[in-house]
Amino acid sequence: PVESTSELLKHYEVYETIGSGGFAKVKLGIHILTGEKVAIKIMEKKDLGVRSSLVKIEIEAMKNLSHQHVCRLYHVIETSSKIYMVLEYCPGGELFDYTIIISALAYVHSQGYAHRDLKPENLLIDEDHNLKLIDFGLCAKPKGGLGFELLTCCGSPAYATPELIQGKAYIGSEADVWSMGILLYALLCGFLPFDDDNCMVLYRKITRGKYSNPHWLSPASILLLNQMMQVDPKRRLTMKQLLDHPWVMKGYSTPVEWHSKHPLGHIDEDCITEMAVAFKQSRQRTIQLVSDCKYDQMTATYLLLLAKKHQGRPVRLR
Ligand SMILES: CN(C)C[C@H]1CC[C@H](N2C(=O)N(C)Cc3cnc4ccc(-c5cc(Cl)c(O)c(Cl)c5)nc4c32)CC1
Repeated sequence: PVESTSELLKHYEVYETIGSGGFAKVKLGIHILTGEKVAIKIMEKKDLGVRSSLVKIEIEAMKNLSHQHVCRLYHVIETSSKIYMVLEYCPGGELFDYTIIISALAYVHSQGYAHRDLKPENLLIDEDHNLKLIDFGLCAKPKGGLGFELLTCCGSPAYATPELIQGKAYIGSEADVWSMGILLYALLCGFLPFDDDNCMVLYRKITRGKYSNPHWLSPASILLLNQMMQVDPKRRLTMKQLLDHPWVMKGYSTPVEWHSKHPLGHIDEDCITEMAVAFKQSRQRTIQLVSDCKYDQMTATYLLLLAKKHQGRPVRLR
C-alpha cells in the first residue's frame, strides 16, 4: 500500500461527497488522463475492523465482473489508513428496470457469484440511464460453483428468504430469485410484500410466505410473483426459467439477453494505440500492462478510455 493520498490525487481530481452508506463515503472524481467522471468509494481501515474482509470480497468479486449492467471497478488504491475503490459513476440515482436486473443477475450467476443483497438501493442508473448493479460486499462465490450450499446469514431482512431466516443451508441463486421477487413486488406495488417494524414478526411473515395481492396486479403478475416467492426453494422459479418466462418476455420474441457485451480480457485496439502514444511505450508493452489488469492507473486508464468509446466520445487522452 502507498503511504498517502498522493497516489489518488496523482490520477484523480476529487470533488464533493455524492453519497454515503455503511462504512463508506462516495465522492465524485474526475480521472485526469481521460477526463471521465468516476465514483470514488472511500473506506477508513480503522472504521472497518472485521468488515475489511467484506471489502476484500467486494473488490475480488468486482475484479472478475465486466458487464453492461454491473457497476465497473476501475482502480483500487490502498494507503496505510484508507482503501479507495474507483468505480463507474452512476448519477441517475436508484431506480430499476426489471428485465435488466434479470440480465445483470443471470450474468453474475454465470460467473459463479450470488449477489445476496439485492434491493432497490443497490440498483443505480448511469449517465445514459442504464441500470447498474452495485454493492458486492455480501456476494458469495462457492468453491464448488453456485450449486453448492451457503450458510452465511446476510442481506436486508425484508429481502431475506425463508430458508436463510431459518438458518438452513441454502443455494445462492435460489435466494437471489426470491429477492428479485420481492423487488418485482415493490416495483409493481410501491411497498414490500413482507414488512414489519418488529424483526421477529417480519421473519414470521416471511417464513409463512403469505402476502396480499393488490387489486391492480394483473393475473400474470400475481402468478409470476407467486412462482418467485415460493417458501420452498425447490418449488421456486429458477433463473433460467425467469429468462424466458412469458411475463418477462411479454412483447419480445427472444429471452432476456444477459451475456456480457464487454467480456473480461477483451483488448480494444483503438484504446491500446492511444495509450501507447500517450505513455510513450510500444503497443506490445501496453497490451501486456493492460492484460495484467492490476486495477492500477493502467487498468483505470484503459477501462475509462473504453467507456468513452462505448459512449461514442473520442478515444483521446489529455
Ligand atoms: C446505500 N448504499 C449502501 C451505499 C450508497 C453509497 C452512495 C452511492 N451513490 C449515491 O448515493 N449517489 C447519489 C450517487 C452515486 C453515483 N455513482 C455511484 C457509483 C457507484 C456507487 C457504489 C457505491 C457502493 Cl457503496 C458500492 O459498494 C459500489 Cl460497488 C458502487 N455509488 C454511486 C452513487 C449509492 C450507494
